[in-house]
Amino acid sequence: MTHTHNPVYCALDTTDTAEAVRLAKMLIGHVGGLKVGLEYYCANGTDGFKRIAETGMPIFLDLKFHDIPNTVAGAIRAVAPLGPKILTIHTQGGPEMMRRAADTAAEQAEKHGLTKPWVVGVTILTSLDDSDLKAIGVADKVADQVARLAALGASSGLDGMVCSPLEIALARRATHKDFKLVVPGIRPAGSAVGDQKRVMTPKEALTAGADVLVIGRPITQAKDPQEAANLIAASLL
Ligand SMILES: O=C(O)c1cc(=O)[nH]c(=O)n1[C@@H]1O[C@H](COP(=O)(O)O)[C@@H](O)[C@H]1O
Repeated sequence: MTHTHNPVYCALDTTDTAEAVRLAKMLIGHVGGLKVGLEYYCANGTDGFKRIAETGMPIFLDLKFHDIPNTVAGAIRAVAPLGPKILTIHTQGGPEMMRRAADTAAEQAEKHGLTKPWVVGVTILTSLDDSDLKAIGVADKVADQVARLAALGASSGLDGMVCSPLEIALARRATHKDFKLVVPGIRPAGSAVGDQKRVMTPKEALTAGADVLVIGRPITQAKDPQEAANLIAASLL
């Protein structure tokens, strides 16, 4: 399976550059892309990003920007030249912030001769439940708030959103057929769930309508990460 058709992005959640580069090289051609998040990026910055990008794999830069529109636009200008395939922002930053983020990503891609990254929105983090929303003054249930923020993201120019496997159907209903659904909380049958609460297998999530499957530990902590990635890819056929 070539990586252009493999929907799996492996999350490299470590601060250790050598370990991330070792895993990234090992996974070339076995996953569709790699995810670099706050942990790796805060420790290693743009040079660390470039070390991973040298693999030639598409990269999901998951920094979940959440600030005023001008600052988020500035952050996107700063990372756009790195050429990530996917960028994340928080939908709770509101419509103007999302619009500026989408417009800035498009402008910068054109300026640098790069493919425009997908700007995808985080709605309600999977670590929050209804009682957490109540604590921050949101009376609605998680599902209603996810649907509201998803629709707002789609109407504010985002390319897609991050959602849990159990939110795929709801997210699709609230948006449109081309909205990219980037889905963590994926566990191959028989692998440890760890701290993820609501999980599906890769095949179930793909069938439900996920566009990208974000998978970390089931690959990175496997005895043989390459074999684990191959088994996941095979399970999707
Ligand atoms: O934005 C994310 O990628 C994300 C959002 C979310 O709500 N839940 C979630 O687990 N993630 C990320 O998805 C990855 C899942 O990793 P594993 O649980 O090891 O497969 C981690 O990098 C998480 O930070």
